[in-house]
Amino acid sequence: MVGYNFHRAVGAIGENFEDETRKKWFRLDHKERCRRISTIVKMIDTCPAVVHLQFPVKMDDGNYEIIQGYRAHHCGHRVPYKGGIRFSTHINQNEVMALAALMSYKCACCDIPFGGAKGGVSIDPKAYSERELEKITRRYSYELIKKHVIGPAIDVPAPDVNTDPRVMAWVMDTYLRTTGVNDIDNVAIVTGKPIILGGILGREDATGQGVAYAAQTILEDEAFIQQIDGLKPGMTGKTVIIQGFGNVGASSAKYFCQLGAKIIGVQEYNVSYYDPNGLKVDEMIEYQTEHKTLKGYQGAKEFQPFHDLIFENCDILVPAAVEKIIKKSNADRIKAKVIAEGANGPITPAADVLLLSKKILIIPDIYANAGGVTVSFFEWLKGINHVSWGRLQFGYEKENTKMLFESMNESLKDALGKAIDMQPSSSFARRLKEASERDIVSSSLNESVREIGNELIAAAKKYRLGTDLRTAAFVNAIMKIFKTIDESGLNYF
Ligand SMILES: NC(=O)C1=CN([C@@H]2O[C@H](COP(=O)(O)OP(=O)(O)OC[C@H]3O[C@@H](n4cnc5c(N)ncnc54)[C@H](O)[C@@H]3O)[C@@H](O)[C@H]2O)C=CC1
Ligand SMILES: O=C(O)CCC(=O)C(=O)O
Repeated sequence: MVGYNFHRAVGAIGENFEDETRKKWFRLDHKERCRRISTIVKMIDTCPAVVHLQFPVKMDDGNYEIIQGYRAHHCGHRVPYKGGIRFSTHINQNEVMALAALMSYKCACCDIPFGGAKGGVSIDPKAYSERELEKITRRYSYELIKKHVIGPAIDVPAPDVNTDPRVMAWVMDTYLRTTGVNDIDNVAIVTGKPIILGGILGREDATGQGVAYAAQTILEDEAFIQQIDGLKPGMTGKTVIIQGFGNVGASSAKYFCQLGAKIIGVQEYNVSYYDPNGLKVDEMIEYQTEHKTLKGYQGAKEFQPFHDLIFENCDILVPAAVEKIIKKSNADRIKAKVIAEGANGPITPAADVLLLSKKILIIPDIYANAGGVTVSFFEWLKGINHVSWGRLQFGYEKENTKMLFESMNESLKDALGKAIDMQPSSSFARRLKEASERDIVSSSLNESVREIGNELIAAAKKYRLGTDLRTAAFVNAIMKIFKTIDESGLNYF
């Protein structure tokens, strides 16, 4: 799937590769330039490193199990590599290689200076006790650490399917207690860790927040949205169905609501809820947190058959569970006008072609769900800077603002001859008083999502891609990686 999308974008770029390099490589003739271009394209297309681990873990009942784990490094044009760790029985070598490639394109598309990685452990976490999960995570991490596969400057894992801040804390602690003992940047070995251990406020919600803001950015572009029949610009009043109510799905739901949309459906692996008047998202999140499942929630009607909810009428469908959910065999049943990909790879290439021909707008994963890695980048910077965002600025900014108001009051008194006591508005005063790292993270994330969204729309226009934002995102990503490799040179030794 990832290879197909890559080659489709390379085809769209076509002669632009030569146009980009003609000036720089004017001494090379056409043949030599083409040789260089095709070498760089091949370098991007390959996944040069993947490790497959097998290690024993003693379970609570005294038996040993041989656990399989993987970690893949895709494009090393920038380091460290970056990508999540998932726990899933579906994980295998090909899957982590594909997901690592997707991470390279995601980071490049969204101007995050990392290469792409992904890892996984082939287990169903529901089948293990907390103690067993900790032992598996620590052993997997230690194997990667001692082989120099992960590290703050090498490759920095984060949460993905079935992993969370608790798992990241175990990975970090394993490093801190072993080879990371002398590494002053040791907390930067993972992102998505608990706040008390150096995590960043806003990472847990970042992917979902990014999905909602990405959809808003695209929907606000009236000229672009005109291409989709029956879709009005803007987010207000849009109806949304979400598949998967985990980290990405639940926080997407929260932010779509904040932006004025209405969540009419939520589909989980064992139950679905539907209410055309809007579901109570906060209540559902509370229920899910308390019961570790949505099943049993009494605040809305169950939808039957539960796995068909994604085919219901809505403006925006958010697949936020696993890959290959929408495929050739079911794509023609989709009635949504827009699909915002919270999950990685939820649409197969054959389904993608079908949906494009039906003028269903797809906001692609490498843009839509990049909020997570964007804020992971902020967390990594916080780790290597050893200071939280705002700690060195907030006090200074507060004093500056106070002085600004005093200065304005003095000037007004001089000009008008009488004292006028100008004060910050109550919302401005509250913002100054309560400013936190979360505000900096949230504003920076929203700004980044807006900027990249506009870049994608511009690329779609430049390369005459119509509404095909996936190819536009891959084109942007490939061109950025291409230029980085070209500038770095091809002859390492
Ligand atoms: N966590 C993150 O920061 C990021 C995650 N992603 C992607 O988003 C997707 C979801 O990841 P997370 O939310 O982190 O995982 P998660 O494990 O927190 O949540 C996944 C949810 O989907 C549900 N689910 C699984 N199979 C399902 C099915 N067939 N139908 C309906 N629901 C199903 C699970 O029960 C669970 O509630 C994955 O594709 C992941 O790679 C992408 C970017 C960042
Ligand atoms: O936050 C990160 O570093 C990576 C998140 C991830 O695995 C993804 O975007 O698919």
